[in-house]
Amino acid sequence: KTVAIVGCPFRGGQAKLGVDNGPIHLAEAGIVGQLEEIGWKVAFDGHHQFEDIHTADDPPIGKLKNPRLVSKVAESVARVVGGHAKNGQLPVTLGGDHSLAMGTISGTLDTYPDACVIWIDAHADINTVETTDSGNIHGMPVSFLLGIGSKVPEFSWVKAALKPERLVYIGLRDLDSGEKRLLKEHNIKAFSMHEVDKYGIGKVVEMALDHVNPKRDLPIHLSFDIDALDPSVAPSTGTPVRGGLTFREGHYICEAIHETGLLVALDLMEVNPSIDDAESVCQTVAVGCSLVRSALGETLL
Ligand SMILES: N/C(=N\O)NCCC[NH3+]
Ligand SMILES: [Mn+2]
Ligand SMILES: [Mn+2]
Ligand SMILES: [Mn+2]
Repeated sequence: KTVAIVGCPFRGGQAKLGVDNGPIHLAEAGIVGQLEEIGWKVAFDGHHQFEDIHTADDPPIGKLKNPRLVSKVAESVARVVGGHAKNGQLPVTLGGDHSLAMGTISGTLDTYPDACVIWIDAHADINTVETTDSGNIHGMPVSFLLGIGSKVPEFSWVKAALKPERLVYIGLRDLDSGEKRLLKEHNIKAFSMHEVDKYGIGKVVEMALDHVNPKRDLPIHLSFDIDALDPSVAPSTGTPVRGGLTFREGHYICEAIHETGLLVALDLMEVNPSIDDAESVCQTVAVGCSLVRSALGETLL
């Protein structure tokens, strides 16, 4: 089977410079060769060039920042990821900020309408137009995918194709109050770091799969925000939050999902190589590549 690497140099969903250079750093760390090493054919047609819409033409809509740019880029990512999935390839999207997941998951659901989404993140990224404080759209992709919150015409291309019962979170530890309310209101299953501590990662992954994929017969889209890991493990990211997943917990999730044989798409998001020193960047990029390898079948034995 072929992996299609989708490099998405994009930072419009948030304010920090640098996260758009995540893909190039992951590519230069050798992810393509590493995947070939473990037996994959790898298609990498270069990093997608997203022409920048000048801010002058993209004033905020309410609080939403860079709305037209974010929407346009996510829509093109949906086409790219959907195209690879339709061709029977496994798209691996390298971000770039997590607003891109509006596109990647839309693309996956276009080909695999019954896919479930496993969202690994310190954050829920489920803010609506009403609940967002910052207007940074990387904190909102899940609300668009679920079709909750008031509609924004510029995002009308996003089909509300994700059902709440097909979504599960692991790693949460930094939610806005509005997000906590929305998770409850929509009965969305979430395993925070409290549950990871309480049950251990093995049981948490099993419970997460039991919830969204009880018969282990549904395709899986794994959307991994590198900030789910503890900042000591992955420091170069825009919104680090203490008390995250260990190196092994992060890898266990990826290994266990590979073991299901159901993975159809992967996102590795929010690696920001501008954040701080070279050693932190090198460590974070290496962890990112390692997680991708684990999700695609690299085993310890
Ligand atoms: N990294 C982020 N999401 O995953 N930042 C946005 C969260 C703020 N509520
Ligand atoms: Mn491509
Ligand atoms: Mn995120
Ligand atoms: Mn996050």
